[in-house]
Amino acid sequence: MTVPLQRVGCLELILDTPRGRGVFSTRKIEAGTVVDTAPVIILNKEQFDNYIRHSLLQHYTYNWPMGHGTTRKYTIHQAIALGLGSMFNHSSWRQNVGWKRDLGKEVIVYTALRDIAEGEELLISYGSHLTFEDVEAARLEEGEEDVTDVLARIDI
Ligand SMILES: C[S@@+](CC[C@H](N)C(=O)[O-])C[C@H]1O[C@@H](n2cnc3c(N)ncnc32)[C@H](O)[C@@H]1O
Repeated sequence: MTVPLQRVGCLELILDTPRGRGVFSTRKIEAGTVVDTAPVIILNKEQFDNYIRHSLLQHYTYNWPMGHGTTRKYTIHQAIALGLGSMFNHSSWRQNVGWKRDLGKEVIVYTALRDIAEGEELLISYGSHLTFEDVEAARLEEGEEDVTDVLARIDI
C-alpha cells in the first residue's frame, strides 16, 4: 500500500508564541486544501499506561480507535502524530484546520476549514478535555469578545 503525503509548502514553525511552538502559513491557503498528512505511531495500552502517560509525550497523543477483527467493537488506543501533526496548537473558537484519522493508512490528514491568510496560525481543535490552561480562556477573562457570544446574539 502506498500513502500519498499531501502537504503544502508554505508552512513555518514559530517558536515563541503564547501557545509554545506553532505552525503558521507564509501565504494564503484556500479552504479545502490538504495542509499536511502525518503518519502516527500507535501505542498499546501497556506502553501508554506505563511510560508515555508519565512523560511529556502525553501532551502529544491522539485517541486512536482500534477494531477487534470483524466485529464492530473497538478499543481506544493512543497514537503520536509525527512531524507537524504534533505541532498544531488548539483553539476552541478559531480553529481553521480540521483533522481526520485514516485508520487503515495510519495517518492523520489535516485540511483547511476556511481560507487561511498569510501569516495566520494553523489551529485545530483538541476537543473539550484540555490538559493545559487555554490562552484563549485567559484572553476572555481579560475582556476580549467571546465569538460564541457574538453568534448567540446573531441567532437572537
Ligand atoms: C501537541 S502540542 C502543540 C505544540 C506545542 N505548542 C509545542 O511547542 O510543542 C500541545 C501543547 O501545546 C500547548 N498548547 C496548544 N494549544 C494551546 C492553547 N490554546 N493554549 C495554551 N497552550 C496550548 C500546550 O502546552 C499543549 O500541551
